[in-house]
Amino acid sequence: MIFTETKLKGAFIIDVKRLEDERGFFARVWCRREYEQMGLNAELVQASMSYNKQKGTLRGLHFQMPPYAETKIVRCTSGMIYDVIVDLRPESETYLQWISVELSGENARMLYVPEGFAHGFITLEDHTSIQYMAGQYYTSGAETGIRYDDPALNIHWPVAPSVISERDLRHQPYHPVLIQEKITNPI
Ligand SMILES: Cc1cn([C@H]2C[C@H](O)[C@@H](COP(=O)(O)OP(=O)(O)O[C@H]3O[C@@H](C)C(=O)[C@@H](O)[C@H]3O)O2)c(=O)[nH]c1=O
Repeated sequence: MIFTETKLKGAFIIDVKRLEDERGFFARVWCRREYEQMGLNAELVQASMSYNKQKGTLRGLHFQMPPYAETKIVRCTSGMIYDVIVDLRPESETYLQWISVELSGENARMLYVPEGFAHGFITLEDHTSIQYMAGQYYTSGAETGIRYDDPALNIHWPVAPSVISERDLRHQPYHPVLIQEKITNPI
């Protein structure tokens, strides 16, 4: 695998090495040893997927609060997404900055999201499937989110969202004090 650090320190784009032949190609998508050599969290405990019927489906921006903060590795297995992460680490030089990466079944690209980030995506095609690996168990009471259209973050979504959950619409814009209160009393 080829690891490229993004401008948000600790967040990596991971490309596969394709071993091509007449059938197509073979590629590794996870290796504990390579992750350890890169200094990344190799203690993954859950894998999940989501399937999205329509282009313009937006999920996010989500994260779990400490002590349940999670590393995520995101991969699109079919279709295409515009994947976004936001740096919520107050001590970081890129605090509150965001990046986007296009992940698709075609490019087989992955995004490694360290703890301390919010994550979301919008689908760019119908019938898009995502697979995640996570470094922490899903803990519903610790999961929270930020509005995808928070003016302070000013995320540029390339298509208008057409499908979004009620829960995601209820998220508030980012407010460090409110988040801190939740962290103090996570569940
Ligand atoms: C995320 C998750 C949800 N659920 C349940 C809760 C709910 O009944 C149903 C759907 O949950 P949600 O609406 O939160 O699903 P979704 O909006 O797809 O949530 C996901 O969004 C992306 C952006 C992420 O980064 C993921 O980590 C996750 O938060 O599945 C689990 O049982 N385990 C899980 O790990």
